[in-house]
Amino acid sequence: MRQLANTRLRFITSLNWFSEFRVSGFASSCGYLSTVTRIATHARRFSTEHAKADQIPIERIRNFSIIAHVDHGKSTLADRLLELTGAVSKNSGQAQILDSLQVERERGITVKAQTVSLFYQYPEDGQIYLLNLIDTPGHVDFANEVSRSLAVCDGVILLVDACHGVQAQTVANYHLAKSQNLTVVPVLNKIDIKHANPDRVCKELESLFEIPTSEVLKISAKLGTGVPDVLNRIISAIPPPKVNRGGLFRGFLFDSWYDKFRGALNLMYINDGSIEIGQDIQSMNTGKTYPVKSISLLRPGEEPVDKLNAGQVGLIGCNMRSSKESIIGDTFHVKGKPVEALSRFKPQQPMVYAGIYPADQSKHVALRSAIEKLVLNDSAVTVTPDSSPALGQGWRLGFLGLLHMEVFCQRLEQEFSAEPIITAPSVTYKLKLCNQKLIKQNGSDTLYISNAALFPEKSAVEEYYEPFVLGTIITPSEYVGPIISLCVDRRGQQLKSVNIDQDRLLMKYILPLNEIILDFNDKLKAISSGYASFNYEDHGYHETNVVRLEIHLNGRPVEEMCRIVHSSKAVQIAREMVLRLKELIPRQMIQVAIQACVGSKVLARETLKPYRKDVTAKLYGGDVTRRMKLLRQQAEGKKKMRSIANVRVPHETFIDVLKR
Ligand SMILES: Nc1nc2c(ncn2[C@@H]2O[C@H](COP(=O)(O)OP(=O)(O)OP(=O)(O)O)[C@@H](O)[C@H]2O)c(=O)[nH]1
Repeated sequence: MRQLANTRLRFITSLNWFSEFRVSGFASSCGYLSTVTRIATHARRFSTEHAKADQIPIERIRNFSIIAHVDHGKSTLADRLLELTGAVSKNSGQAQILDSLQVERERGITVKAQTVSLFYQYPEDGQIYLLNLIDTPGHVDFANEVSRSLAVCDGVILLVDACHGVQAQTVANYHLAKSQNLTVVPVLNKIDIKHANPDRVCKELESLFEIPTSEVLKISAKLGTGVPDVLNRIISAIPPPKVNRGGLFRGFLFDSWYDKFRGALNLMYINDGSIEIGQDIQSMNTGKTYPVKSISLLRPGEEPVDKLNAGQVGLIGCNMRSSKESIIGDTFHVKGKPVEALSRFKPQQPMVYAGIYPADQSKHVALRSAIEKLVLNDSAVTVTPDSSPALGQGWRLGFLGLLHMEVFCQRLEQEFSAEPIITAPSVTYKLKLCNQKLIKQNGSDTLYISNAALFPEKSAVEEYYEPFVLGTIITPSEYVGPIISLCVDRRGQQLKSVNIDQDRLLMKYILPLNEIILDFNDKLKAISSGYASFNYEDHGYHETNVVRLEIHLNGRPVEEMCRIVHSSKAVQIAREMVLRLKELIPRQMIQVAIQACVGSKVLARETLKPYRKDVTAKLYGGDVTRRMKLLRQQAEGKKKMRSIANVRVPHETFIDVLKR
């Protein structure tokens, strides 16, 4: 280590580039880290001007991502890489710099992949390398961000927490990277923690992924220990991009966001040729042409450059006014010089759907514009118009999971000051129809439906199918019993259970998506004291037996509250729903009968008692028949009122009742 540090020191001194030399108190606590500070100080001097990014040959470019399970330290490692290469100052005082969204800072998670271009002088050959780093989210709900990022990478850093070891998302991400033929650099993080067990985790990596222990780097992203070795390994192990600088310009759009002055800004990977300010580029998806007004590298703030060459990643501003024109996965070429479209990325299909409505219909246009702009930055969300008698005009949005939905809604509120009402999420069912009229209307005998209100009658359907997922659970063996019970309760079917070391197990389950979207992960964490991890992937449609559970208030069906449920759970859910509604609906002047029905059969019923005026209060004495007469008159009046009055149901009730 000391030798490596000395080599670096010699090299830097010979360049005579570090006149300023500061050692922070933090860094001076470790002699090795002071070297790191010197490298950072020196590297800060590489502005884009010095480095002349477009003159860096392809062999000296590396495009890579950091992938890991939630909280294994991706963003912290990214911070250290940014500091070491001088992209940010060591004393910036900000942690997880690339987690710039308010929602990311509040929740402490990454939800959006962020790109940054770094310049690094490789000690082995003294040359300056351009490293394009993409920090990705860890949670399964943002897997679309990971696959979008991997589309422009040639390698990944697989980061594993040395205390918690391999987790479900580590397994999923490793296989995703391998399926795209990316080079994997295995790195163990958090070795500074007392109970870290790097040897055990190395064995796990060997038994699960056949990664030799000798290849695994051990670091502490928090303290910076071992991080320079990561930079050097990126250069030595990950291959340069396979691109063609001599060809016609071909750019791959892999991220975009909206700027109110410049319109949609497009983050592009230059696959072939080059692009300069002033040229006209054309979208292969829309056919529209745009003049290139600005080009910047992200470091992580925008740094303007005049040109981008194949292998580079940069932000292109081209007066794209409508956010709808910026389509993730689109290929751009120079106007009049068409090329073959790139198919580097297949967007993920949404797993759960929910209705979004403006709290006040006068805000409909503002909410629509906010959704359009946010979808530009979160391409995994799908939007279709929808309407509801109680909630008015709105949209049905598709998300990759519940956390994805929550984050999207939080971003709507924080970034666009919108206050939408969100209905409870549901999955998409597949129905095989047998009613000729419906088949004709639908144009096929297969109907995909996510809105319970539109679910056809039982007599019109021959077979029902629901989406299933293949779930991977990694847990310490002491929690296996409760986890199996949870999976059985959620209609899960075990496929496999293997020991990954002495005291940890990997289990594979096939589970109905409907049973896991709401609270499966929370329950799993609760019963395993936070130690079990869960990840899932699509497992297609399986035949099922579902029914439409309707809620009736005083005999009238309430469309917004109906749900599609598995027939084995209909009675239990019916009971829970009516009890919850009894608590949620405020008492009214009339009695309210709350019923949960499947077809004409009432599965559960509760009665909400009315407010009762004491009509006998004014009686002083008098005989009992007079008292009875007044009560009878009151009962008559209430009966009449019940048949004409509407039951008032607050907006929140529609959502609260559907939560478990
Ligand atoms: N002790 C110690 N803590 C670390 C280290 N690296 C990261 N952490 C801490 O681990 C927590 C999670 O770190 P992040 O960098 O946000 O993890 P992440 O993988 O980016 O998280 P997501 O983006 O939500 O998946 C933070 O509290 C960090 O301070 C390390 O090397 N040592």
